[in-house]
Parts: sequence; C-alpha cells; structure tokens
Amino acid sequence: MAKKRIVMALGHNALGTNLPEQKEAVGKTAKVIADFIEGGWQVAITHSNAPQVGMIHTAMNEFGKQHDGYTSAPMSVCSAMSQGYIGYDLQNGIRAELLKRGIYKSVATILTQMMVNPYDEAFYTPMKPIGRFMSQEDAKVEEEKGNYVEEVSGKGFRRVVASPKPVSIVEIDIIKAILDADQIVIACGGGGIPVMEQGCVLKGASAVIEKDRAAGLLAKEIDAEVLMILTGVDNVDLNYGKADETPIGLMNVKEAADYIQEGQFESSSMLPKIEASVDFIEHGKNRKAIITSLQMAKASLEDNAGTIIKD
Ligand SMILES: Nc1ncnc2c1ncn2[C@@H]1O[C@H](COP(=O)(O)OP(=O)(O)O)[C@@H](O)[C@H]1O
Ligand SMILES: NC(=O)OP(=O)(O)O
Repeated sequence: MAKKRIVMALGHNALGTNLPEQKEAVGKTAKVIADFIEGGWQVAITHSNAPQVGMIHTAMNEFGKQHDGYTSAPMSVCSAMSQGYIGYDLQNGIRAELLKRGIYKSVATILTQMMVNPYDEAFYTPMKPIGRFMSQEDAKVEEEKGNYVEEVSGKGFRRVVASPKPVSIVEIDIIKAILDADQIVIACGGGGIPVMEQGCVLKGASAVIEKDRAAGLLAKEIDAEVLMILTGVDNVDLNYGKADETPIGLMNVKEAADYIQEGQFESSSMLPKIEASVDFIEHGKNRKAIITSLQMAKASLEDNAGTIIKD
C-alpha cells in the first residue's frame, strides 16, 4: 500500500530567523519530523525565509558595493541562497535525528523554482514583509535606495516586496521522484524562487512568494493527505487580538470561506495559510489541513489539537 504523504511548512518559530536561532530551532523541529517518518509518513518539508532573504539581500547589496569585483545580487538569487542555507541546516538536522534512531534515509534539499505570472497584479503593489524590523530613520534610508517599506503596528518598519501567486513548480518531477523512493525532500523553501519563462530560459523575478501558498501547491502536486502549517500559535483564532478572541478547533471549507469574507484573517500572516488550506482541500479527496505550533504537531495529526480544516 502506498504510504501517506504530508507537507510540513515550517514558519519562524519552527525555524528561527538567524543562524544561531535556526540551529537551535532545527534541532527541535527535526525530532518532530523524525517522529512522523517513524510513524510511516512520507514527508516533504518547506519553510519560511522572509527574515533570511532580507538579511541576505542587504548583505549582498550593501557589502557588494564596498569591494572591487563583488557584485550585487537580485532578489531571486537571494531566495536561492536562503533555500540553500536553510536547507543545509534542515537536512543535516533531520539526517542526524534519523541516524540516532537507526533510520537510514537520505534528506535532500531541492533548489526549487516557482513559475509566476508576469502579469500578476501583485507586481504592482509590494506587500510581502521581508528582513528585519527597522526604525523610522533606517526605513527612510531604505526608501532612498528605491526600496519599499511599510509600518508594522507597534513593531517598527519593514521592507516589503511583491508577492505573486505560485503557478507551477518547475522541479516537481524530481521532488516526486524523491518521495516515490521513500526518501525525504525539502522543497519550495521560502515559497520557491519566483521565475518567469522566456523561451527556453527562466528569468528570476524580483519578488518573494508566500511560503504557505507554495506549501499548498506542493501538497496538491504530490497528492498529500495532510498539509501541516507550523506557525507561532497553537490555533487560528476568530476575532484575533480582541477581547472575544476564540480558538478554532475544527472548521470546514465553507466556514473558512465565510470567515475570509468577514475579514477575520490578516492578509500578511493568517490569510495565506487559510487560503492555501482551502485550495488544497478543494482539489482532492479526504484531505486535511492543519494550522498549529510545532509543540502541537503530533497531537494535531490525531485531531487532538490545532486548527483542523476539512471538507
Ligand atoms: N486569526 C489569527 N489567529 C491566530 N494568530 C494570528 C491570527 N492572525 C494573525 N496571527 C498571528 O500571525 C502569526 C503567524 O503568521 P506569520 O508570523 O506570518 O507566520 P509564520 O512565519 O509562522 O508562517 C501568528 O503567530 C500570530 O501571531
Ligand atoms: N516566503 C515566506 O513566506 O516567508 P515568511 O514565512 O518568512 O514570511
């Protein structure tokens, strides 16, 4: 019988935002991933990259100017770098955890490109926050460089870039081949490297794709049973941040659509997770999406925690 597949999308809490944090977080995350593999799941992993891609872009473009022969790097190249260095940590962390348990499986990171539509409206309105939180003075400097910034209530300022929807996964066949061989794949990291087709050539786009939307597309493409989005909270809340905030345990796609209509979910954080979940469920049978924290991951798989979205 074919093994069941799960896509695990790792947010900042399961991953950290810089190298030391990442090392520590990955150790804990690898244990949960290994539990799932031990439990007989075929696992595809994807991850966040907004803090990292912003840091890499600043490093490449600021320091690049200061040294002869160093050149700056476009956002698509920075996305590729973020996939490489996050994947490197993740694949070693998972490999080590599996070895400790006597499980001999390969873990591979696929530098994944994601086809986007060059006419996607999102290119006209940069909305995806990346990089560090900045003071107003630093934000002004960024704007003078030609970058876009946005104020994040109570937290300072952040760069924002375009975030087109992912249309197709260029490396999907190799991702499927790794899963068919019952090995572990890390793919579509940071939403995938956004590219546009120009004849036979793929050109990088100056954008960062929402990793939750990429995770949903990946889950659809590999025909996963479960899309598990691991984030900073145990549950999705209704009336988030208000006095009558209420955690959602179970909702169906109709209820999710109604809540979206009511404007229950923030566009830059929870909305893409819910939309990706609904889209995943609507395109298959007996599928389940889970939004929860790393701590609740195992319990949520048995419907005992987290926010579960079903048909
Ligand atoms: N309706 C909601 N219910 C719960 N958390 C919410 C909601 N809306 C926004 N959030 C916030 O959004 C965060 C998740 O978004 P984000 O930080 O972008 O995720 P990640 O990096 O984990 O993918 C949560 O940790 C929480 O602080
Ligand atoms: N690419 C992306 O969605 O990253 P974050 O989850 O860090 O925002």
